[in-house]
Amino acid sequence: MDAHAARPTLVGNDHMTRPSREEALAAVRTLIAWSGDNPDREGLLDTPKRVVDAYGEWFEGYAADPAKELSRTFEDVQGYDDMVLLRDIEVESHCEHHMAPFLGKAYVAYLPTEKVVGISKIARVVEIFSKRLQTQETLTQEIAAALESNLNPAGVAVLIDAEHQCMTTRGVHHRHVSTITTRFTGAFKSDPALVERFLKLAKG
Ligand SMILES: Nc1nc2c(ncn2[C@@H]2O[C@H](COP(=O)(O)OP(=O)(O)OP(=O)(O)O)[C@@H](O)[C@H]2O)c(=O)[nH]1
Ligand SMILES: [Zn+2]
Repeated sequence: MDAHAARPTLVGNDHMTRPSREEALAAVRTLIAWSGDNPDREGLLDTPKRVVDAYGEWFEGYAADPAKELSRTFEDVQGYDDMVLLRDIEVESHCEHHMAPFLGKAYVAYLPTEKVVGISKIARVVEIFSKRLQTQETLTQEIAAALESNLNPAGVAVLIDAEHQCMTTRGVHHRHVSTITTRFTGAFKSDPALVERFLKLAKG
């Protein structure tokens, strides 16, 4: 993905244009100095460049369109209409409160009606939304909504199980706390047995 290239204005603020790379480099220098170190010492000279490049990767999801990933579907699946479930999809995201990483796994299922989507596209959708500033709740909801609106399924189930570094490396310093969020739509919402099957298959 060419990070941000397709997005001249910023998400949620159509009037604010994206700062230049030079401005981003200067901001990292300021943070280094604010942390108490000297941005001009040799070991830190290339750090602003590395940090800005890293931000380009961590937040490349702003430049990508989940609907586009889900636009290619296949109809010739012999009427298959049972659950399609992907489990253990890596989640690498950043919380919007501290910009600290949260890491975990996503479990995503849907009940196809007339068409299925390439399974890698579901992992791509998780990746696109993850590579934005997020809360785990919003991330869960956005993945479910993208599948719901693009695949017209009979139901969608999304579970994310993640550990937030803003809780483990700072603040309350509670290690190994996992946060679980779920979102069920359609048949998953009305049929507890289906949710039970999803959870059983997801956790193996
Ligand atoms: N609901 C939710 N909360 C989150 C997520 N990521 C981080 N947080 C929480 O966001 C909250 C921000 O609380 P504040 O009191 O504004 O910030 P803070 O003083 O840094 O809070 P502490 O983390 O408790 O030190 C904290 O409770 C975090 O644990 C998330 O994905 N979802
Ligand atoms: Zn946080």
